[in-house]
Amino acid sequence: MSIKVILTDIEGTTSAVSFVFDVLFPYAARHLPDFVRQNAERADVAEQIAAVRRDSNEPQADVERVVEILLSWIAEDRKATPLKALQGMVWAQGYQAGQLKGHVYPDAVEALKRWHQAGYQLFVYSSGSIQAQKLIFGCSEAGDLTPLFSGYFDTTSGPKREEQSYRNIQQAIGVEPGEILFLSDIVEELDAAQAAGLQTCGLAREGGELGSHITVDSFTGIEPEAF
Ligand SMILES: CSCCC(=O)C(=O)COP(=O)(O)O
Ligand SMILES: [Mg+2]
Repeated sequence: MSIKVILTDIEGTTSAVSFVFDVLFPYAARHLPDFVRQNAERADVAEQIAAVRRDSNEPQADVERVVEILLSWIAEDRKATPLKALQGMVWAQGYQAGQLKGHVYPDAVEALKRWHQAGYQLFVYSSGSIQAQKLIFGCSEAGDLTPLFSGYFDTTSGPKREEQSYRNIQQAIGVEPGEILFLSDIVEELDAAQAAGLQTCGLAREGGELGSHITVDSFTGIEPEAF
């Protein structure tokens, strides 16, 4: 069975972990408190505040307590869907103001363009919200890369370390599991994708192996036709 679709993670795969941890997360921690306070009545923000109250089992939490919970989730890198949705809204302001530019490794830019040109369908699966995914690729240092992608998946398809999430994504894309090549820097994500029948390739940018998965140190080493 040959590969038709390439599904890629972002942090540590197309983009530097340091960009997410040293630029995006601190930006969100700085701006999210006032953003939540000032927009608490806005429908999309209110929906996420309600989800924070639900997920934290604190139905009575006032806005200040919700902010406190969100900051603690940022500090522990919790992949909570409402946090990710709110981070995306805050980052949107940063990208629009020109304070943020998405980092995408040059080897990833080159390979994504080449694969798109060759007819592979490209999709993203990240814990970052779909809005955040479109921003990092749409406002990247290499320009607008969103025309390369056919679609985006986030934690609303399920957690990245669970097999069922990959089944959900495969069904949404509508090809056979073995026709999808999943790229990630996290072995538990690769294991979950493989258990769902996807092909896998690990990205270890500092070198090394990711379990028993074929592992490369840049996109230059990935040949979809070899899977
Ligand atoms: C979409 S950029 C922000 C990434 C993010 O918030 C995150 O948690 C990274 O998750 P990933 O699944 O890309 O490792
Ligand atoms: Mg990653």
